[in-house]
Amino acid sequence: MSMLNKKTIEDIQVAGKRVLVRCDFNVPLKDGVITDENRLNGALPTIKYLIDHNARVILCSHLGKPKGEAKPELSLAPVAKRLSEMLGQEVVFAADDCVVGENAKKAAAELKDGEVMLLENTRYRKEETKNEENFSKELASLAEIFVNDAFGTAHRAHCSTVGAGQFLEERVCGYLIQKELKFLGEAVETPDRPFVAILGGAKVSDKLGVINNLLDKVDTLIIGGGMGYTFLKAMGHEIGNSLLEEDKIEYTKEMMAKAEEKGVKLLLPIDITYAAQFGENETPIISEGRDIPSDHEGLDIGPKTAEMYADAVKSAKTVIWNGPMGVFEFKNFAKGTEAVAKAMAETDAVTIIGGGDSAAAVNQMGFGDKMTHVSTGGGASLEFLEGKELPGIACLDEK
Ligand SMILES: Nc1ncnc2c1ncn2[C@@H]1O[C@H](COP(=O)(O)OP(=O)(O)OP(=O)(O)O)[C@@H](O)[C@H]1O
Ligand SMILES: O=C(O)[C@H](O)COP(=O)(O)O
Repeated sequence: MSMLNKKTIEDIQVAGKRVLVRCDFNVPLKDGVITDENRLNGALPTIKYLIDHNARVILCSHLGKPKGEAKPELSLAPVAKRLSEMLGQEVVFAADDCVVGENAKKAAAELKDGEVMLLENTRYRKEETKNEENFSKELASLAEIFVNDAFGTAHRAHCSTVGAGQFLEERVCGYLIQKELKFLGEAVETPDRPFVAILGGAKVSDKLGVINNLLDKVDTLIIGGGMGYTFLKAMGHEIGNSLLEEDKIEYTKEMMAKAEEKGVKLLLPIDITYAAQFGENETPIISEGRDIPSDHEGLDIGPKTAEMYADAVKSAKTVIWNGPMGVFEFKNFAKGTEAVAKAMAETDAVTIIGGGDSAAAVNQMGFGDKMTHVSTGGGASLEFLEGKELPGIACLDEK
């Protein structure tokens, strides 16, 4: 999907205008502290542009899944505080449980050129995720222009991502959405080759469309993580108690056939790090080949596989990665994920992390700034890699 035809903040006049900016501030919080700032950093260029161009900036976002209720632990207050520090100017927080209440209306009315405010969690309202008109109109009533810069939420057609814009004068995208589409889009559509994609994570069923779509584009497709065992089972291997999606065995066979037909190299684990059961302190055991004992569970790729995958990364010109190679949350089973992350950090190739858990893993390991691009979108980047249209982008004005 190309998006170069969509209007951006640079295509419109924003001075003196009230601009409703949808960001993705759905950040991980621990005891009220933001533990990964990738999404905040990603939002800054658009906010700064609007400040510098004298717009009156009204930010909004969801956080977690409060399911239509005001849940204090999912308040955006910590985001307002941290953003104020990052911007070096106050971000006024409108603490309304109904999101567009007296505080929000008053703050929006009082905003001066170059000032910024943030609304409360849009999912405090049950209408938000149903894209209901009444809440879209309430949001729209605060502003004149809609800017979507929430790449991570662009796969959701909600009031704050799609609905509100329909009641405003103009709908444009910000810099983060442009940047995400540039990196993800170029990687998929015009990659320097060899182009290698690495997929992992828990389930094949989450990535059916991605596997299928990427097989039309890549030179090598690497599979690891929990989803790998369904492929190994389909090949007739013993996978013990490892994650298995019985009803996806046929699909993995079709995908193996498709890879063969397209001349795509499909790499699957050649050894496995397994344990007696799922657990942080289990002793890791390494298999000889692709089979493990029937009463054990695979929790990571083995060292030979890690080396083979790292070599594939080293010989690539473009690498895109989504989903960990094992249960990376457990130290004993994080080696496969670390090996892939390290190989990607060390290569000169274009390296793209497709959000979600792999982005968290890469940032935790301190490799984030060694990658060409770490996407701020988990589900959104997956849907993009599936070749789907993202509603939060489709709804914006054409140039
Ligand atoms: N062999 C395995 N056995 C069990 N769980 C595994 C295995 N390998 C990976 N996982 C788990 O898969 C989870 C990540 O899977 P998921 O599909 O959510 O990845 P993702 O696509 O990167 O994340 P997101 O959905 O947030 O974008 C991790 O919590 C990891 O522990
Ligand atoms: O974290 C994400 O992937 C986005 O913010 C979307 O969140 P959601 O899956 O709760 O809609």
